[in-house]
Amino acid sequence: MSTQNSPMAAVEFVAALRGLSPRYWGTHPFHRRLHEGALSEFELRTWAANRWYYQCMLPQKDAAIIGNCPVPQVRRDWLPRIVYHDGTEEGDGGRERWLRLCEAVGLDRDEVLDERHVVPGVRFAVDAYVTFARTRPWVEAVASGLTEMFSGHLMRQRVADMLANYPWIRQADLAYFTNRIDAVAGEGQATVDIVVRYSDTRAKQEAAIAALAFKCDVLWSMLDAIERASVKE
Ligand SMILES: O=C(O)c1cc(C(=O)O)c2c(n1)C(=O)C(=O)c1cc(C(=O)O)[nH]c1-2
Repeated sequence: MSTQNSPMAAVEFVAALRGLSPRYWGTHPFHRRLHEGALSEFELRTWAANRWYYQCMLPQKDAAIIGNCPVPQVRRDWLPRIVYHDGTEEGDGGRERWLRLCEAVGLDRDEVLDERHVVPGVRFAVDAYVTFARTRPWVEAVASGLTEMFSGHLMRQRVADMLANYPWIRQADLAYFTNRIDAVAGEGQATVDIVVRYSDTRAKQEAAIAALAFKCDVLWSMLDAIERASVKE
């Protein structure tokens, strides 16, 4: 007999996760302006230098998930994410591709690396995401990464829109996104499968949905802070 406390069927659970898409940062006014080509060069630089902090902290977030997870297969599957961002050697990986984008919008490497442009709101939001992964059950931390379900479409659109609207940005400068689109296509379903499999009670399913809502708020808050910081004067 089904009661309110019995687990949702997998399709219902996945639909509830996907149902959070309106809270995703794709519709944030700053992203809309980025895509429309309405950002000034200063705003673009503020965006790139601040998002650097997110890119930087992702490997530590993923390491926290591995550190908290007792399932060898999940740890094995999760490990490549760290290498994806950090690369196999200096000058390789997602970090490097993000730095290339920063340079394309007019930032020096040094001013990105020393985080001088990172504003408090972005630091707080990103740190909250890492702390979440360190302190919550590992399945919730994995679920919080499910914004990936929504990101493939957005990043594809971003590449097309940035090439069309910012003539000085070339295809090669956007390697971060073109590369990431392929990675997300592969990782997306695998992550959903892990969350469905290990959220095996109603309470865990609800916690996973709340984790994804939290992550949407992290991303949204980042853009709020970036938007605020890029208003000159
Ligand atoms: O450009 C984007 O819109 C976007 C969104 C997201 C996301 O939805 O969290 C990620 C990324 N990019 C990304 O590049 C990335 O490596 C990434 C890792 C994660 C995560 O939570 O582990 N999200 C995202």
